[in-house]
Amino acid sequence: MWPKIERNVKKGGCYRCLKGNRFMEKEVCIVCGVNYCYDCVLRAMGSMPEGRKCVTCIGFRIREARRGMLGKCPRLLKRLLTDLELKRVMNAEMLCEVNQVPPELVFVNGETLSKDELFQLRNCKYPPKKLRPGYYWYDKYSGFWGKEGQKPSQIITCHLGVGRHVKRNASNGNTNVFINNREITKEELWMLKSAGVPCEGETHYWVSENGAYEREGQKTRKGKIWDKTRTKLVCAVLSLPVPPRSENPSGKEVNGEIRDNLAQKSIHKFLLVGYDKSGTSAIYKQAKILYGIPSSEDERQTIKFSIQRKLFGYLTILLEGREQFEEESLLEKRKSCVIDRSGPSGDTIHIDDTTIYSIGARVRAFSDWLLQVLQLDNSEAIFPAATCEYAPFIEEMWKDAAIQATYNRRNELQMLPRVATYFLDRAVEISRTDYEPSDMDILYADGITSSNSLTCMEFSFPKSTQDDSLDPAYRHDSSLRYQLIRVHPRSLGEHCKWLDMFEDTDIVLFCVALTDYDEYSVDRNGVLTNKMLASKELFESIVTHPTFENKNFLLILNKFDLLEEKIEQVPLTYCEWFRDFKPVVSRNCHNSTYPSLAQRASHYIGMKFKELFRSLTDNKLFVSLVTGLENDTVDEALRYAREIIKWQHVGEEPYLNNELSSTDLEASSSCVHRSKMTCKSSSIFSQNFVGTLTKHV
Ligand SMILES: Nc1nc2c(ncn2[C@@H]2O[C@H](COP(=O)(O)OP(=O)(O)OP(=O)(O)O)[C@@H](O)[C@H]2O)c(=O)[nH]1
Ligand SMILES: [Mg+2]
Repeated sequence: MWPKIERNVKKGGCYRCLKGNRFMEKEVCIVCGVNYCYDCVLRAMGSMPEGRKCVTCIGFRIREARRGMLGKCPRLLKRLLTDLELKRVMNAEMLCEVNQVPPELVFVNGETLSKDELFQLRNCKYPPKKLRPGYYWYDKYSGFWGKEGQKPSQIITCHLGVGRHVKRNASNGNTNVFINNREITKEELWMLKSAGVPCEGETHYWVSENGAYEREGQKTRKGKIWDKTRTKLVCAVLSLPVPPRSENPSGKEVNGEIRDNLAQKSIHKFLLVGYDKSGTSAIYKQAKILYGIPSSEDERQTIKFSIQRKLFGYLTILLEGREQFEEESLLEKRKSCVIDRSGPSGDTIHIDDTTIYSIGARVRAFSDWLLQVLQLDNSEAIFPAATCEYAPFIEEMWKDAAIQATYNRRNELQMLPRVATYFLDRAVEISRTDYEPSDMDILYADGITSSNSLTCMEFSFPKSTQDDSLDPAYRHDSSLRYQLIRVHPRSLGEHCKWLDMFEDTDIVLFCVALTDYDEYSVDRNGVLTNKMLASKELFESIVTHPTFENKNFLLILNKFDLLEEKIEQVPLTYCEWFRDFKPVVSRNCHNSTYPSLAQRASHYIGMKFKELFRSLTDNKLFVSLVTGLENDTVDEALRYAREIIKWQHVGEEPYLNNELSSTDLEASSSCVHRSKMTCKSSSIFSQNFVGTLTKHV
């Protein structure tokens, strides 16, 4: 029973002095919920032996709705009390007997708890987090803990004398697969499959607290469920718990980013997927930098070696180039010598074979060794060690005039990728043993983690100035959690059968490289395919997958910077899907505000995907233009994804859609996100341009 209160105060006013309104700063009683203003709180609550309670409420149980407030330091009291007093009050609030969850309201495996059992549960090494009155199930052997009828939310200490045996239907699973006699949920089934546990037909497993499993009736241990990094990633993606760290010594924290228990938090999930080399890792890494997600020590080390290995690869291309240039220059010299000999004076010329491209003996020896080693199958294994040993040679080699002369002609070396310049410019620094990759180095390096096919991170959007001006809902957004899951199409299996795993995704971010229209790759059947068409095919299979029916989709058109260069060389019509791209040449086209060819081409590509999406679903496709290596465009695309989710919840269009034409029906159904990049020539959204665009669609 709670004390009766009479409410004759206007809403939000102080219960004692009756002054103030809902905007005033106040403190609330955790039992009866009345408010007190700054002047009255100490008089109304006294010395607070049980925390924030009116003196008349002392000895009464708290309201469960306010349990989340316990121990959370209030601002008003901070101003009224000394640090020591405040600490005492908060401790009393959290720990005093009467404020604890009443044992009779906690049911485990169908039985209410005794006081002792609750004490055991709360004081074990890994207690349930945020325990509230309610119905729970607990599997003593594995430590799995969850709400009745739901998948496990946590792994707590096992073998506690709490509740009876777990019931078969405790988590409402319907998979025909049992763990310690409980029929597991489909998410757990996916987890088992990802760990390579056979699950055909009715299967019963015994699982112990460290994840070791064996088939019922067979006494042979098969292995441990959480040993693989991949399984832990899958758990993070499916919001399934993994054992607490000390129970799981072999299991490093995945990427240093994944929390033990995602299930209890409300989290919005973004699934980032795209065809090979579309730039999903670049966007993922960019998001890590943007939202301050640090890379784990292990990850940095792996990336460091991978960068150093790549650097050696680039150096090798330079060395091969040098040889070629040397041969060419010698040939030139010989030719000119022949010409001179036959000249009118008839003088002989001394042939100097120390051309600018020849190198010293030491550098040559090192170069020969390097070229040999890189051809070995196990060069990957040799490299970390080799880097330490040979770093001083790199310095000598890099300073060599012939290498520098070759580097100056790097544009002629077709094998040298564009990104090589970024690393070669700092070759000496990078080859040193004490080199630490910066965030930018990680961004530019290919490959993100050892488990490159599935990666996930949890983040919040930091408050931006834009948020303030847009909508009050954004102001508190830094407390909302999001999960960015990047998956490689390779890991989705045939016909994308593993997409089921991502059914609780809020939005799919489908990434397309704008430059793919004239590039080819060999598909699964060994057929050479245009990469844009391959990307389109992947898009179709994901969009039409039953799991993703009615999902929000944001198309990320990536590598805009590269498209700007390529489109000047290769027409978009090179790709058969884009044959009808006929950019209208306007008299205004020399005007700097008129959209560039690359902008018109990306808009056209966006339209083609929208058209396709409309033919496959009843929904609208959202589009964002991005350059994966530029942080602002990635930030805007991800914030746009957030808006789409938010606005879909309230059944409205994202606000940015309003920027498009209101007159043209066709164009008003389009929604290409205007990122900063496109703002540079905002006329891309002007009436004129919308008119031009609709000609293509
Ligand atoms: N210039 C430029 N390069 C980019 C951009 N996005 C990605 N890249 C580069 O393109 C290459 C492929 O990008 P990734 O992010 O590795 O692509 P991916 O989707 O992970 O592809 P997989 O490696 O097949 O998984 C990398 O070298 C990136 O640095 C971009 O917007 N502009
Ligand atoms: Mg990659």
